[in-house]
Amino acid sequence: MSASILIGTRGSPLALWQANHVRGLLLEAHGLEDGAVDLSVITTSGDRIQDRPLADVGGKGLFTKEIDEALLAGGVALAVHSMKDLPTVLPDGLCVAAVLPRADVRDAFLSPAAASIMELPPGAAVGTSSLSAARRSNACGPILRVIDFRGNVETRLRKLDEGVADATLLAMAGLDRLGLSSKVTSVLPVDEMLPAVAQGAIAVVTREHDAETKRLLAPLNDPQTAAAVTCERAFLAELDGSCRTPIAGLAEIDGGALRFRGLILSPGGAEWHDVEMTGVAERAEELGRIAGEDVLARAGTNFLAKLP
Ligand SMILES: NCc1[nH]cc(CCC(=O)O)c1CC(=O)O
Repeated sequence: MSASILIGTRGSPLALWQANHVRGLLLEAHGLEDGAVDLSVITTSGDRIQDRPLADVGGKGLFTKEIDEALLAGGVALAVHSMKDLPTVLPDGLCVAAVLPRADVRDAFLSPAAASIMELPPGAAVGTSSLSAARRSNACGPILRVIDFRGNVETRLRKLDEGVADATLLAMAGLDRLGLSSKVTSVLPVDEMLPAVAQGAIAVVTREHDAETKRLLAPLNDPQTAAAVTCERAFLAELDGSCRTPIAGLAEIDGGALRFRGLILSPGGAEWHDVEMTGVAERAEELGRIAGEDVLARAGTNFLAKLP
């Protein structure tokens, strides 16, 4: 019997759901037996560092570091990540081999105190681990107090129950996957809150030269989602893309047509620049880059430099 194919994943319930989902898709696509694909749970630096705001300790790459190392060392054949959490540039030797069909891209508002962001009293505390989400919400609500809210989806829901914050914002995709959508107070339409880049998309990463794993993953790739997130990530990369930057972007594809909307906010949410572009899906990356350049030209390089 040959050794099973190993999927590297973080140990959070959402990460495990996503890795198991990919495991099931692989078994099904290739008619494999149950034991042919297994999970290898890997603790990352991001999981270990719990006491400081993430932006202070190095950002997105911290949640992939040890998994990237396991991939490069050949300890696992593939890794499954929320694409939203993936840095725009992967370490040398790694590539995204498949992007799964996108789930709900919207954010959800959860609060025992108000029915919507607009109804929160001024000064209400919104708990979020992502500066980006909190600042974007300023565009459509009162000036809110943002408190750092680390931990996985369940931890954040518990903190909300304990009254640590008056409200929180979470991606619908994660809540749906975890069977927690009944906790949602209201769903925010994308024109009220543009989602984070690549929200709702799951990426499967492998070694660039691992032709066999790439062949196994090919049927899992959804070309439309891949084109959409390519556009969004090109926009993010143009604007720096660190997790400190309040940036949102959404590409929607209809047939061969692509519509992209992007947004960048100043830390207080007082200054913002948005962009909308349409084009063809084949030129997704170029469109995202041009949209990024356009916003940058209007915002000025000072704008990014002023960010915390
Ligand atoms: N940063 C954590 C994270 N990464 C991906 C998701 C949700 C799933 C997705 O967007 O695909 C979440 C939780 C959240 O933001 O609510």
